[in-house]
Amino acid sequence: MLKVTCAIIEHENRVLVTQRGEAMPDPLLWEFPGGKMEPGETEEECLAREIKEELNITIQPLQRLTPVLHRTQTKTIELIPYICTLRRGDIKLLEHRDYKWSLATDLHRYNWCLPDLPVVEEYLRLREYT
Ligand SMILES: Nc1nc2c([nH]c(=O)n2[C@@H]2O[C@H](COP(=O)(O)OP(=O)(O)OP(=O)(O)O)[C@@H](O)[C@H]2O)c(=O)[nH]1
Repeated sequence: MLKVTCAIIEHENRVLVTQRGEAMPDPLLWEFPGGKMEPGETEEECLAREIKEELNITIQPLQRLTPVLHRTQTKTIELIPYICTLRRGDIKLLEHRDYKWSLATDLHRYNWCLPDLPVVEEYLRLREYT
């Protein structure tokens, strides 16, 4: 099974959402940034590495949410979400096509990667927006 971490990065009452590029799998869909775990890495280490590689920012993981299992015809991924805070850095888009600092109340408007939908729902419930 492919383990993928993703970061719900909170900053000044908003949440970071990123749009996948045209050449990536699931092109143009929105996601929480992150990526595949490498051997020997903890979830938190994976998050920090991926977010630095993709966006040039430093984050602090705060709270693990419920992992989501998603099966396609060819693979199963486990998407492991963490609420994080932004520690430092200015966003540079190194892999994604676009990003937004979204209000929580606008999160349902994005065209999300399928496995992210339960993550969005759990986040909104946790922050008492639903
Ligand atoms: N990063 C990320 N990947 C997600 C999310 N939701 C989701 O289904 N995925 C899927 O999980 C996989 C992660 O791939 P990725 O391309 O982001 O990971 P990576 O940076 O390690 O990839 P690479 O270094 O092999 O290019 C993709 O199949 C992607 O579609 C999400 O919220 N964030």
